[in-house]
Amino acid sequence: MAASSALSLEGLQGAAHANALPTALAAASFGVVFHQFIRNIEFDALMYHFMALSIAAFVGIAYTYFSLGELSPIGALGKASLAAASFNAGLIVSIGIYRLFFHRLRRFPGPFWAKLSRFYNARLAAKNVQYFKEVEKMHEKYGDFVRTGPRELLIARKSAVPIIYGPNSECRKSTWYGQTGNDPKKCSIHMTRDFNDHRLRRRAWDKGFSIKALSTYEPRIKAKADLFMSQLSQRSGQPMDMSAWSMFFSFDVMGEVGFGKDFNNLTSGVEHPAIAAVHEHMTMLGVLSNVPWLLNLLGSIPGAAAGYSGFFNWCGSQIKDKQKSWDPEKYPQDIVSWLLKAFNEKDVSSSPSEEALHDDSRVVIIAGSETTATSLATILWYFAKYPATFKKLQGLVDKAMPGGVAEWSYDKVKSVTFIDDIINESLRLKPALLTGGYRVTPAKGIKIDEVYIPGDTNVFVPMQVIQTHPRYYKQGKEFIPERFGERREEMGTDEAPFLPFSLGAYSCPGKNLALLSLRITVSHIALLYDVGFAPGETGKAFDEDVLDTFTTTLAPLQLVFTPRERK
Ligand code: HEM
Repeated sequence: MAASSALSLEGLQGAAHANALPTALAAASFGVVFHQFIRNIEFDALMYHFMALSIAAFVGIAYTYFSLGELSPIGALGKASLAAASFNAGLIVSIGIYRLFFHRLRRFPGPFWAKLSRFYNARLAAKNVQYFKEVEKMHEKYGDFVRTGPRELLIARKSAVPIIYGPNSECRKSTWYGQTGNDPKKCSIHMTRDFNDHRLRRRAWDKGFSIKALSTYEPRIKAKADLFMSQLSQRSGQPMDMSAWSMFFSFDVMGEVGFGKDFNNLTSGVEHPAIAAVHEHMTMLGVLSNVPWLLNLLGSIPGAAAGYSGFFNWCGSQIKDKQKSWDPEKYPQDIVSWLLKAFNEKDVSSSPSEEALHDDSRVVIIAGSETTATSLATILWYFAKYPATFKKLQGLVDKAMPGGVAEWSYDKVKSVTFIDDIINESLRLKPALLTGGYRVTPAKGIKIDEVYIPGDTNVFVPMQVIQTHPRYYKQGKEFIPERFGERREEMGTDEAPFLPFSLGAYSCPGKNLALLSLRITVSHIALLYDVGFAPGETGKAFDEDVLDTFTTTLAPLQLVFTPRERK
């Protein structure tokens, strides 16, 4: 029976009366034909509709068998199940054969199962939620170009960085960014895949991070740092979980400069319930984001994202409060006010809908606080682990501000370039995004050194791997902040790949805000405290148990802060 006739009335009538074998063969052939038909379509975006259609088709076929044939309801269901199973078998076998033997990436080495399905990567990620380590293992085993998915390549070459991420790159955001939905009118800037839509929206965002805007944020972040220091002082000599406290600090900073509001996390010293809800689901995200269409599918099922609803509602209420309290006549004082201004004025750079505006507000909090918190906690971990480096920093801040914190000014902090060397070295070794962003190559493909990468291939340069690679960094796994300072030339730092904030059109707009926050806090801590591991804390768990949840989820880190004795 021809595959096409299987769907016609006569075909179904015939199938209802026929033996199982012709039905199975016809459905399997239809599965193969269907695969050929969808092979060049980005099917990820259609998965939800496909699933819904599959269920409807199954019910329809079973009903038709029952009404046209001489089958009992159970017999009709059985035969429809046979047809469905055969269709899926034909589809899956066709996909498998194509991916293994005919796909444009077939010549690239990689794990056998990764070539067949991204569920393999989800399984790797599910082991310990440390996908970045799995990526490193794949690179060590298969080389610089590894097929990590049916249409995905890992590329561990420095020359790939400007071509994939640089300002002139023709690569765009990949299907990874379709995981929360495929409607560009409803998603955040981070998930906006259309290049022009993204470029326009970035204008509103970039205004919130301009030099003028940052100068208004500086004293407000300093006030948060002062509050943070007073909490350290109240608990001096006692163990404090700095993974948690770094988050309280950066969450409050995002409240202040993101929304112009006090989120009161530093005062309460307890994780905000909205953030706690997000953290609880980070592990699931770390695993499922390896199969973006599945995450998208699950998110489309009513109630499936209920775990996040607390956070979503809370962010929604923050935006609504802001819309009420906001004065359009006043020069915007925070990031969300810039977004609201564009939205109210119906500017081309505006979030395209109320939903997109809400999604953007969530990005302000997650992208802004998680990353900075992770980076701050990591720096403090390095201080406890390398006391000599911390002593050196204390000597330098003392020299810049001999009268201590009373003489603190941001200009003086900027003169202590060793602070930036430490921040850079921490972000090199333990970047806030361990694996990094995924891009898709343009139709004509790209060339990385001697290797041609076909068009429409998802590609990524694993961030931690490339930033610690012995080929590019001398003593690449060691903490040597001076490689960004006085030893820059000797260590060849300028030639080495470094992209903790990514590069080009999709790079982090919050980079300067993050650096501002980190410089302010680090300088205060160095001026005021000695830092060490709490009794019983070795720092091993913090080092080894980190979770790759796109942004990083940290293990607890118990540190003790003791006020410095000034001579
Ligand atoms: C140390 C701190 C930070 C690091 C290491 C960092 C890193 C990054 C990286 C690597 C990306 C690119 C992600 C991708 O390719 O998918 C990114 C994007 C982004 N970051 Fe940051 N970030 C930090 C702080 C911040 C802050 C404070 C904000 C403020 C709200 C922020 C807002 C964003 C936004 C909105 C995007 C999406 C940009 C776009 O798609 O155009 N980040 N960040």
